[in-house]
Amino acid sequence: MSKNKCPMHGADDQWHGARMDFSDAMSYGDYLGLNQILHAQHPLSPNHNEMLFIIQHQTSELWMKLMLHEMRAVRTHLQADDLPPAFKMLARVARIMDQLVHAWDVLATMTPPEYTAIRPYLGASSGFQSYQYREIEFILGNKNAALLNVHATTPEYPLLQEALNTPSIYDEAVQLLARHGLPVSAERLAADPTLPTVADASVQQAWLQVYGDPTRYWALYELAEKLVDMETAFRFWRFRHVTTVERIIGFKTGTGGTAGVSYLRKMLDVVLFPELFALRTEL
Ligand code: HEM
Ligand SMILES: N[C@@H](CC(=O)c1ccccc1NC=O)C(=O)O
Repeated sequence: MSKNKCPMHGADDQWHGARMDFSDAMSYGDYLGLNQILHAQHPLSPNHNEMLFIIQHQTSELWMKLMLHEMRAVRTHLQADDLPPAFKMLARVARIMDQLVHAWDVLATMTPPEYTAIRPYLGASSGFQSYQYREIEFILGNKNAALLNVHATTPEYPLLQEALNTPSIYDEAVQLLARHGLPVSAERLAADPTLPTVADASVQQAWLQVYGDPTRYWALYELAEKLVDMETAFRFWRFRHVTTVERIIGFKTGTGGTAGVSYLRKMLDVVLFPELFALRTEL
């Protein structure tokens, strides 16, 4: 046996017959668009740590892209009363959020002096201007028309406006409750989709009925718990953001123009699916 013959299957080289020439076939990098992705890091400062800062945000935006892809499909499946695929997707969204929660551990290796060396190069840019993040908030029901102004001069504006005008995943879950014969008030069913979710007594009663008889309402019960999983994971993300920010910049004003940590702390009070949390006191 020549020294380059594979002992496993006798191929002529030691790489198990792997194709080496991709001049006329699609390769790994072609399929994944790696030329674009891996050439999209352009540090502005001479500081070593800026690469971490850029890649942390780029990977987060990629995961957000997948989350939105899943969340929009969840909404469509809920509208169609097609719950099993929605459950699968909601589980995936919660796991992606967990991934983003743990990603903060990487960024937390950046110390205040390291970030201070980069910060002047960021200008007025801020995560506050992340249109994918804003769409995630909107699709979860945390609507705020005023925040559209940040994007008024960008190509994403119409997309975000549509996201503001479209009922949230939770609005669709509430419609589903009604279609399953649970008594939801006409006011809630006709709620303005551009406004943030407001707790509604009839919705809480409907969910209470579901939690009171899981066997009868198993699919709705499972939906409720999947929504609670998703909101819990999202709260962890917010918490890790604000604690990491405090660790790195203390109480400095944000580059996006907000008060910084105090603004982010206020966001910890947002409850996306209010009745699903409130009902727990009643069980
Ligand atoms: C050194 C790291 C970071 C610092 C110091 C920081 C700081 C801040 C501050 C102060 C704000 C408030 C808006 C402002 O005035 O700028 C903010 C908002 C935001 N940041 Fe970060 N951030 C960091 C990392 C990240 C990362 C890794 C992400 C992930 C994509 C992110 C996403 C966001 C988003 C989406 C908002 C808007 C939040 C909202 O409106 O509720 N940030 N950040
Ligand atoms: N708001 C941050 C800046 C910041 O974190 C940032 C800047 C540009 C791109 C993404 C960012 N991340 C999240 O806010 C600050 O005040 O330092």
